[in-house]
Amino acid sequence: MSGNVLVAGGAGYIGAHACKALARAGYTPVTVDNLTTGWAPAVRFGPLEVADLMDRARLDEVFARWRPVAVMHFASLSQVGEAERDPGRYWRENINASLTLIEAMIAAGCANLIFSSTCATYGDQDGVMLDEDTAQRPANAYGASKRAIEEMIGHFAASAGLRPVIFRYFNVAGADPEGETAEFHDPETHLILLLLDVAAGRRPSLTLFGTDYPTPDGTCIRDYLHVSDLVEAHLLGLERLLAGEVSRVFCLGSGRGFSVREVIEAARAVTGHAIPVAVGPRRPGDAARLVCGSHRAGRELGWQPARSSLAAMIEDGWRAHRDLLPRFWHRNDGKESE
Ligand SMILES: O=c1ccn([C@@H]2O[C@H](COP(=O)(O)OP(=O)(O)O[C@H]3O[C@H](CO)[C@H](O)[C@H](O)[C@H]3O)[C@@H](O)[C@H]2O)c(=O)[nH]1
Repeated sequence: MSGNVLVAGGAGYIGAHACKALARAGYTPVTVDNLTTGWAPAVRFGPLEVADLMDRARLDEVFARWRPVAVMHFASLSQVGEAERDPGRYWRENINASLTLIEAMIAAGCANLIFSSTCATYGDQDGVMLDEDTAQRPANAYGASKRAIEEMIGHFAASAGLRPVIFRYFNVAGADPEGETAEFHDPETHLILLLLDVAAGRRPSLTLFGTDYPTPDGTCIRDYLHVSDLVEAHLLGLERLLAGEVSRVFCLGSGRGFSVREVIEAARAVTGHAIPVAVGPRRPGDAARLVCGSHRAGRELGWQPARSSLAAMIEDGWRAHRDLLPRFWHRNDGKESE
């Protein structure tokens, strides 16, 4: 396969992994990123256009320059806790950025969109396995903004010729097994990364957010999926769109749920570090249990997670955390540090 694929948010964690997979498959990934949460050194597999998705004139220039065959849209504010503190920002920025990007796509005649949605659009569903037909009842502003964008995409598909594939991600984790890119956020809020920070001596302990949930050990259950498996599904979705097949929503998860305590134990086993834990109150907006019960991506895309054991995700994350982060990630000017 060949052609330019515009990767909105290509300097972020998942976007950078997608760029590597696209380049390996023969596409040219063109990253569009405003570098507010993305990192220029992560853009290693194709060109970088520093642009804000809310800047329509800049987007028009980028589309005219690269004439992409498709867009993968990873760019988003995506922290549940931050969304609870500042919901207005999530509604304003996530929605405006997506709307401006979609309108620029339509104007440029680029119809193929792969959109990153989330299991946070489901909210708390009392223990059910979640699939594409489960009612979406988001419990926080992040999930609500993503659900609204899904709806917006539906309108553009119905009346403006947009051809979307929507992926609802569960908890993405791990890093490139070849160690070329990694997960990093500033500030860091993700469970596995925080555990690795403690193991690396960068933080004294982890605060466990709540032990009174209605789950077997009282801590929240999540479905963790390796980022390599996730981006593989995106390539299959892209092939589906380029082959002219109909638009679809797919849930992407491993189908297995792990409690926060189980993840802590797995991180202790992989890193060999005791990882001190302090129990704190619940984090507002957290659902008790989010686990994927869908087989649609397997049936229709031929996708199977291959690397999503908890140990493999933490091992790959740990290797990248130790080897790559200190070398790369504290610079945002496109140059590697020594
Ligand atoms: O310091 C911490 C951080 C997290 N947790 C717990 O660990 C679990 C996982 O938390 P993460 O922040 O790693 O992941 P979330 O499930 O909150 O969020 C992930 O899934 C969301 C959908 O629910 C969004 O897609 C989001 O971008 C993605 O990171 C949660 O129960 C959380 O309460 C802690 O106990 N302590």
